[in-house]
Amino acid sequence: MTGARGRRLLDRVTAGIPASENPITHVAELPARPPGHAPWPDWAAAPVVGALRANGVERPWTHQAEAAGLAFSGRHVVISTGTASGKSLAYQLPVLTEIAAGGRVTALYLSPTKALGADQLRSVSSLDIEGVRAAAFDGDTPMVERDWVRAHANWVFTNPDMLHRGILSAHGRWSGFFRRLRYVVVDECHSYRGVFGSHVALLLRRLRRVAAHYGASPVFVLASATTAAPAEFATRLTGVDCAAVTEDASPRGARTVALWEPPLLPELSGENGAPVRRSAGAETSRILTELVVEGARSLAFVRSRRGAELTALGARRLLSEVDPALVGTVAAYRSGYLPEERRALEASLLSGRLLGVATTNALELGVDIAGLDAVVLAGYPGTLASFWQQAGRAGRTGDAALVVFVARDDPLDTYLVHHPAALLDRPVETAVLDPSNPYVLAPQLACAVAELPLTEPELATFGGEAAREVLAELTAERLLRRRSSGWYWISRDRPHADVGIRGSGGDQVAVVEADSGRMLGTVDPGSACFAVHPGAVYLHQGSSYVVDELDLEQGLALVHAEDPDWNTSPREVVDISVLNTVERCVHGGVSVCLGEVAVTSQVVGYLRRRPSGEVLDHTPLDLPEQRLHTRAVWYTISTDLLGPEATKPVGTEGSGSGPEIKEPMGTEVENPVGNGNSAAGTEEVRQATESPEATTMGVRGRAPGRGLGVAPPEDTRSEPGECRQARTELAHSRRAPGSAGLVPARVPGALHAAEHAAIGLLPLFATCDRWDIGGVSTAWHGDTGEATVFVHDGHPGGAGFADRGFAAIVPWLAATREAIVSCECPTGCPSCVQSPKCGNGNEPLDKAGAVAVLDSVLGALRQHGDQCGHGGT
Ligand SMILES: Nc1ncnc2c1ncn2[C@@H]1O[C@H](COP(=O)(O)OP(=O)(O)OP(=O)(O)O)[C@@H](O)[C@H]1O
Repeated sequence: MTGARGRRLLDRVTAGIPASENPITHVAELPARPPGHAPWPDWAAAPVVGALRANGVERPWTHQAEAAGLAFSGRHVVISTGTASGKSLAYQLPVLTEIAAGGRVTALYLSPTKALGADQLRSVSSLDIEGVRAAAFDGDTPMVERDWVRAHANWVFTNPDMLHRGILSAHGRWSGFFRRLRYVVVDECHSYRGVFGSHVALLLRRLRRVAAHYGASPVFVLASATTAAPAEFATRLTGVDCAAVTEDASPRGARTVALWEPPLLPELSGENGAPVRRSAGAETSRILTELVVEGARSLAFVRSRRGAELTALGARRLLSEVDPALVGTVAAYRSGYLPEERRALEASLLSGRLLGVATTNALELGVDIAGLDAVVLAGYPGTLASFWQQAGRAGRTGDAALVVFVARDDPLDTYLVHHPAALLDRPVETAVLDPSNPYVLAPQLACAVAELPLTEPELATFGGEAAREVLAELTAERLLRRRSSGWYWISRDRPHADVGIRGSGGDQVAVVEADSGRMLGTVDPGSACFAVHPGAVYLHQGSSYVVDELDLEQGLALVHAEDPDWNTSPREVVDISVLNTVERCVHGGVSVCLGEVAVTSQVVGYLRRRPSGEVLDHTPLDLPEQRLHTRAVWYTISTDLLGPEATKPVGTEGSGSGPEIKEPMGTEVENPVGNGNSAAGTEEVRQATESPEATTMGVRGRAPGRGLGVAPPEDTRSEPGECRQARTELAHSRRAPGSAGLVPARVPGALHAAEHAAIGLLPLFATCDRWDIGGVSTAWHGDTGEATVFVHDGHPGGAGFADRGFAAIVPWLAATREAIVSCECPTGCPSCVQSPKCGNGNEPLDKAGAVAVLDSVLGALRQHGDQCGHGGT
């Protein structure tokens, strides 16, 4: 199999773009792989084999047979192979075999998204094996059906949220099910990372405990996208020792992978006059249009819910000009739609009535959509595992296919399209989770004790001494009572309803049309102030609404239908204070620290912008502050290193007034099960400021030897094309060796720019999303007494992201510097140092200064040995 079709499609989407304006920065050809088969295992039940055969599975692939065999023999196992490599069969075969053989056994299937659960249930039900009573038990299951599921289903399909709130909390009603529980399937387990992953890890421990109470000891079968160290990860997630099957023997069509950087638009200028690139969403609309015209079944993955809506809308508009008959073949898909809308879209996709779908990651996981000719990724999805998972939707039938990665206006994306090896040749990262986070452990232990009294020997399951401390606190709060036999729940209220396991904390905010009372969707409480603040433009199914009122206490946002010719982008200010320095490494004039911080943030207003990018006005908002106790990594730089003329700026913090310069944390990540609407982020703002149909492809001029022209560390000022302003100012400063040579006035802008870019690049090292973290920079911080750049976890207690940043400080800051230098804009733009949500309006920002600061910091880190200390503030 050759990649000829992938190439042809790429030629098609780039047709008409002059070679000198080529947006493609790199093309890779991924070769085809032949299948490796194994015979059906002896133990597999004949009706199951017959049904699978009838469904087109003539023989298992070797990895399927191996994983299924381990599970059937009672070994906990994780199968970690590529997209569409038939991971489902690895657990279907043992589960269905045991049920079909007449054993009175039950199985529980857990998926991170309802869409995936529905798809897997359909797949099992379609096999129609006698004795198998498979049923969903999730938020969409009607009340009248729930009793039946509890009493009769022997394979229950659910998600962690429902397991937490609806099953474990009422385990007595499930006693028959638990007594016979033989298998627990954890699908797409790599998605359980960060705070959510930590919650799920403890949830699975609670599940094992409840099962043991009823005398069951289920076998865990986990399915994962390709990840590093899957056995270790699965073991950490479940708390039981797991074997791993990783050799993928499924056939794979050849794929052409193209990296695409949208051009700068000379005719437009953005915030503070910065150059503007065509948005990844607008570019994706164009590419999707070309693919649909070619008859190629295509998926476009867009980071935000709103971005998915706008991308589909853009493609439909373009198609209406080219071939109106095709308009109806393009749609958007995301969670947050009502269940019946989602089911209808899934069915259209499966039937092929839809050709092009712009989706959030709601369609990333598992949904078995075969025969895709192309996948377009509008922006890096945050992890390599997700990148390959999404890219793997292309070519799954064995045909050659096209994958296009379109960079967003973001430093990480800029870095990746210019460093293809970081995207295409790196091993997939291991998911980070920390079940000992006290903010996760406390609510989880409360639930565990409320489910069943906790005994001393069970402490080890929940982290030993860390659990003992948390239990002591819960006891002091009079929620628990300590007796000689263990800990008992004494409060009359059960804790489950108040425990949000997705890190969002609290209940979803309902978005309701005031006139009709119709519920349009829901918004994550953490992003409500961003997404549905008063005056915000809110999109649903392509229709536009404006928010009239946000009532956080009631969990209600009232909107009315309106399609204004502007969009809104919220702004937030952040304050940070150091509570405890856990680690401190001194490298000459640079200290790198890890510790606990208190972060206070507040959405203070929003910008209204016209589609041209013109800013209409800034409207102040009076929304409550949000407080966060979390972990941060920070570095300080001595005055000497910043520049001989740089002194402590008296009374200057950040930009000089009010709260410090920061990158606020938001939660734009799609909440896969929840119905939250993501916050308006870069993509949404950029898409709103450029109507896709107004753009033309390929207007970029790629100058040879592109880049800011800020020289590499060895020689900061001799490179041709260097930023002139920077050169002039640097030339005037008396610069000590290794110092950034910045005059004091430039320090806040340089730190601010370095902070924005560092936040953009941390996801490359910490398996997090840009929106999972925030930052603050200041020319002088009261707690450190020096110029400081903070990057903090966005979740209470932290999810391990700051810790990863601390551990990877040199490669992280080196990549940050590279990303800034790779961007060809002269003085800073969203692709390098501007932040989409900067509450200080992206001012001041000094791109050349950021490179100078990073050079100094990296120079110090490399030159001086570590001197690390622990504890103390
Ligand atoms: N041994 C096999 N021979 C032929 N086709 C198979 C085989 N095993 C699975 N398939 C088919 O491959 C497709 C993908 O299978 P499945 O959805 O289980 O993969 P997956 O690895 O779980 O996918 P994802 O990466 O989306 O989670 C399905 O249509 C399935 O019927």
